[in-house]
Formats: sequence, C-alpha cells, structure tokens
Amino acid sequence: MGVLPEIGKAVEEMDWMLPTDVQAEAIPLILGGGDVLMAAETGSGKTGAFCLPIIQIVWETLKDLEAGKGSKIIAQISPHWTLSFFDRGPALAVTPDGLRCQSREQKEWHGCRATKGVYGKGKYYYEATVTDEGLCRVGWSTQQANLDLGTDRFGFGFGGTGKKSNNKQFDNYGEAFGMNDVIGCYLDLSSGEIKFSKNGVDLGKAFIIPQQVKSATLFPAVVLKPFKHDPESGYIAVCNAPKENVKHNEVGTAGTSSQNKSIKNAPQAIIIEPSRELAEQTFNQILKFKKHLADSALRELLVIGGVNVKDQISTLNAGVDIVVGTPGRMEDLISAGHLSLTQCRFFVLDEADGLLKQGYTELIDRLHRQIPKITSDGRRLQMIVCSATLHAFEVKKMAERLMHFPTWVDLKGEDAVPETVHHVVVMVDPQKDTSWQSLRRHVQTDGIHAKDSVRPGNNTAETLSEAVKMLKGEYCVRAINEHKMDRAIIFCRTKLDCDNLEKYLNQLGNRNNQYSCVCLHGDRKPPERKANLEMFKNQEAKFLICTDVAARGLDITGLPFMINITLPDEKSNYVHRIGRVGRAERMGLAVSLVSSVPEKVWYHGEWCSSRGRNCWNTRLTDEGGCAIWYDEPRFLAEIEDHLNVTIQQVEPDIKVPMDEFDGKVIYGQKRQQTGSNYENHVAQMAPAVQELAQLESKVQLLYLKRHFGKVTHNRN
Ligand SMILES: Nc1ncnc2c1ncn2[C@@H]1O[C@H](COP(=O)(O)OP(=O)(O)OP(=O)(O)O)[C@@H](O)[C@H]1O
Repeated sequence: MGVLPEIGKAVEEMDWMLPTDVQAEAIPLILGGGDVLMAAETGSGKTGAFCLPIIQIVWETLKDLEAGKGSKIIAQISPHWTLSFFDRGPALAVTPDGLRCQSREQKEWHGCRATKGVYGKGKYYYEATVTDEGLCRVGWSTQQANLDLGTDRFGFGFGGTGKKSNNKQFDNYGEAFGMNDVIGCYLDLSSGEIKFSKNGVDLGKAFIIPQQVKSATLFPAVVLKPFKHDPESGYIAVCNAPKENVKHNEVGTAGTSSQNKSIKNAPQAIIIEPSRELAEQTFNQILKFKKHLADSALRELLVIGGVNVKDQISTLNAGVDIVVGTPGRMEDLISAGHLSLTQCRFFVLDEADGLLKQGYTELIDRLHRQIPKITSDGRRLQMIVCSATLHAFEVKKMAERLMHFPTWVDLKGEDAVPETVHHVVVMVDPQKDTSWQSLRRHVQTDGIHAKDSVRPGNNTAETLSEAVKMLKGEYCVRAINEHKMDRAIIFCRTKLDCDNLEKYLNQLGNRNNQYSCVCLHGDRKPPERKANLEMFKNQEAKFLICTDVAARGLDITGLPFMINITLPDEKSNYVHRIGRVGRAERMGLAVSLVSSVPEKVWYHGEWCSSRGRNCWNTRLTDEGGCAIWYDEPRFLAEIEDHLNVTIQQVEPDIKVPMDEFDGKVIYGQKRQQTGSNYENHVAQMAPAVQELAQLESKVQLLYLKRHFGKVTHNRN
C-alpha cells in the first residue's frame, strides 16, 4: 500500500493483502500532494484509496505539531481593511495596496471580498468609487456567498444598472451609476437593514437581511477608498468597527502552527458523502485504519443529520482532525461558526457526481471558497473527487473550476460495470404474460390508477400500467425463488413502492418469515434507517428494500443479489445500484425488471405541497398534477448506450442461461481461480523482462569493455 507500517498493519488485519488497482495508483498521488479525480468501478476500494493517505498525512502533521516543528507563516492577518488577495475570483486583479480592483476578463463577473467583516451589532459604512468603464455591483456578503455578489442568498448587491440583487433576484432600486460615481454602502446590524447612497444621496432601504444570514459576518464586497461623502449620523466607517465586532476573512489567512493548534474546531480533512449511511460507513473505515496509530490521537467526527447537534458541537470544541459528513449538516455547523475550515488541507467529495446531481454544486463551491488554498505549513489544499460514474459533464466543469491540475486515476476511461457483476434484464410484458388477470393476491399497487377504469379485457394504457405493477411484484418473488436468494437488496422507485413491497413480502412469507425484509428510505426516521441496515447486514432480515438513497457506496460484505423493480431514470444510478453486489472480487447477480409498456407513476416535485404524503393528484405534471408516464425501454436504451454494452435479456422464468458465469461461480463468493490473473500476468510480462535482462547484460559488457578492455562473456 505504500503507507506507514502502523496503517499497513491495520489494513492487513482487514485481510487486505494487496492494494486494489485504484489504490495502487491513487495512494502515491495523494501522498505526493496532488489533486486526484478517481474514477473506478463500484466496490473497487475507493474509500481506502483516499482515506489511507489522508490519515497518514494528517497523523504525521499532528506528530510534527506535537514535536513543535514550526511551519512557516504563509499569510499574515493584515491589520488593514483592504480587498483580499485570496478571497477573489481568478480573473480579478487587485492592486498591491488592496484598494483597487479590475476585472481582467470581459465575459463573466469577477468578484472580491474585503479582508475583514463585521458581525454582532453596530451601523457601518464604506464607500466604493467607480474608476473604470463597465458594470459593477457593490454591497455586503457573508463568507459563504458567491463572489458574483447578489446571485445567492448570502450576498446583497447594488449594480450599475440601477438594480439591487439578492439570491438572483434583480429588482429596480435607486438609479443607474457608472464611472466616477461614489457609492456608499450602509449596513445596520441591529435592524438588519442594508441601503446605498449615490454621490452622497440616500437611495433608501434596499434589503432586510434574513435572520439566519444576519448572525453571520458580513464583508464589504468591493473596493475601499477614503470617503468623499460623510456617512449619515449613527453610521461609522467600517474600518473603525469595534474589535469585538470584526472578523477576519478566513480565506488564505492561515496562521502559524502555534495558532493552528489552538483552533480546535478546524479539522485538516473534510470528507463529504451523499447519504448518512455512506458517511457512517466511511467514518467506520477510518476508525479501523487508524487503529494502530499510537502516540498522537487522531480525532475524527461524523457530522450527519438525525444526530444530536449539541454532541457534535462539543466534540468539535474538544478538537477534531478529520470530519466526515453529509453536506447539509456540515454547512449548518460551518455557517454557525462551530466548524472552521481554516486548516482544511484535504477536501474530499465522495460520489461527487451524485452530490452535484443532488443540487449541491453551489454549496460545494461555497465551502471550497472558504478553505485557504495554501495550508499553514505551506502545502496546497488537496482536493480529491471520486465515483464509479465520474464521467459526467458536471464533474468535469467542477474540476475545471475548483481543482488544481488534477490527475485522473481512471482505469477504464469510461463508466463501467465490474466483471464481477452479472446483470440481466427481464421484460415485463402484460400483453404477453396475462397471468395478472387471475392473480388471487398481489402486491398493493401505488394507487395511481385508483380513479381509472382498469380491468382485464379493457386494454387501455392505464390497465396495462396497473398490470405491470402487479406483475412486477410476482416477478420479484419469482427471481427470489428461482435463484434461492436468501440475501438481496431490492430497489424501488418510490418510498411508497418500497412500503408496499415490504408489506407484500411479509404477508407472503408469513409465519416462517421466508421473505423477511426491512426498508431504507427517506421517510424512515434516522434510528430506524440505521437499525434496518444493521439488521440486513447481520442477516437478521433477508431483503433490504430501498430507494436510491441506498444506491451509492453501501458496502455489504458478500451480498450476492440485487433486484431492480424499476430502472432508475438517472443512468448513473443503474451503475451504482447494481454495484451493491460483485464487490471486493466477489460475484453478484443483478436482475432488473423492465416494463415493455409505459407505466404511469407518481412524480411529486416542488409543486406538490405535501411532497407526496396523501397526495392523490393523479393528473400528469404538465396538467398541474403529480404523475408521469415512465418509459423504461427508453431508460434501458440510455443505460446501454452510456455503458456501451447490451444487457443480456432473460425470459420471465428468470433463469440465467449457462455462460461463463453460471456453474462456475457462486454468487456472493469469490471466483474460484483467484490468482489466475497473476499467473497470466507473469506470462505476459516474461518477454519484456527477458528483453530488459538482455539489455542490462549488454550495458554491463559495454562498460567492462570500455574500462577493462577485452572481456570474456559469461552467459551466467
Ligand atoms: N486492498 C483491498 N483488499 C481487499 N479488499 C479490499 C481492498 N480495498 C477495499 N476492499 C474491500 O472492498 C470493498 C469495497 O470497497 P469500497 O466500499 O471502498 O468500494 P468503492 O470503490 O468505494 O465502491 P462504490 O463505488 O460502490 O462506493 C470493501 O468491502 C472493502 O473492505
């Protein structure tokens, strides 16, 4: 693994004898200080690939600090109120005195914040003079805000076109301004009011700062110059703010090592995960990896919702080195000042494409902005991004924006399914298979056709759609029976579908608990989610029925089977879902049920006031309702196209035909001839090694000839 013996020992105790391919590539890169984009199949050991080197570096840093090895000061905290050289966009030039700025790029907005801000109470004022052509906005923003002032809820701007803006909402305000105008920016922290003046003329109230933002520190978000116009009475120059109301801009102002030690709530590594379960899993891996690291205590913290925030805060105050968590709770703690990013040197986004698709792009940008780009001991911030489906447009854009000459560790060059996962699809065709017409009992369907006339014989789209729902319950049970599944993860599209299937399997299994199952989805309370996952892992329940909340990252040792009741509409989630099996070289079978006809399904968006709870609006979304027609053959085609494969189709009896997998493997176990790869490897390498040996021998002969004249060639 190329890591410290103490870490190596822990890894060995976990039975990891060799690094996986991705670990072999990524660990040295991370230890060497690089930014890494890690694209590797599900179950290929990405967690270890980033956790091991991070633990090593964090621990070594702690030891250095303990030994009193000083680190150089990178950026002193400036005593003056100026524009920050660090907290600015890359195309924004700032003069050496920090008082004037200019954008060096024509097309986009480039912003900057001051080196200090105010919080608590008081009334503050600063002025900005427009010294150039072009548009600008001035105002106040918190450290979290986008540098493009006024385009998120943390920034309040006044622009040259005579508009005020916050959270992308641009409203008419005051009047236009431009070259040579002087804009006064007023902030009253007591009333939460922000207003502006133009050339000394008050333009009236612009904003009332919302309560959550008010408690944060607000920074002037543009150029500072001596005043041309005195501020109104009661307001003071922002540079005269009382010390107790001033906070320094944390971006790029890392202090000395002795200062660092005293900042307890500032970890060296932040690892962001898309779900609670995954955050907890990574956290538990860290506990295992650090087991033998004695001397300096490496302190880790799990930051997820559903856990008492007070406990998290007290752990933070006692000191932390590595924080693993979900984005929401992480940002809450950062905004409230409980978690500081000033010493962060590793910023890790696990399942990065998932985080971006869940809408966390701005949050990630905001956190990244708050992390100093140079650490206190003079090293660059390292960003590590990984997923089995990293080949997504959003990820590439983010890498360009935030990462520093990143290296791709990408063994396949495209999103791929591991060889250990055998995945098949079964078409569910209610026109061919009419058994649904005479089912004595079936899974309770989602009720979307409750108001439609659905009955055998009437071949409407609605009837067929309802038939598919019934048949899918049957096919699921058939897949379980055919493959004698006694452990499987089953994915449904909605929470309601999960609940219905859970009821059905429990009913069918009745007393002998043949189909014992538990659910994992967003409507279940955190303790229940945790308990259910534990039950499934401990094999106290045979089936885990879940939504996509469990699609990514969950590592259940030796899980042999998974069933997709419905294909996901997001193609990458197919890769993640089926990747719950076939992990760590064990074989797995994934069966997906695909309806051949359109199926009408629930789709509750922001427009649905209850977000699905007791919603019976069965109209389609374009008619203001909460239903869509789901087109699985299209999703199947998209998945195949994305993976560049044709997924094998099996008949409704769900027998998997004989092929290289069948008969030779037992799902859930390792392939018998492990090590064969290495034998092949020897054969493949042999000619190259032979050639190298011959070259080496020639070189030696040449050397000897040159220095000692004639040499007899001894072939041995
Ligand atoms: N070097 C190794 N030797 C043996 N087993 C390993 C090794 N590295 C990781 N594993 C095991 O492989 C499994 C999968 O690892 P991990 O959860 O890190 O995969 P992943 O690449 O993050 O997958 P996903 O994309 O699904 O999140 C785990 O059970 C882990 O313990």
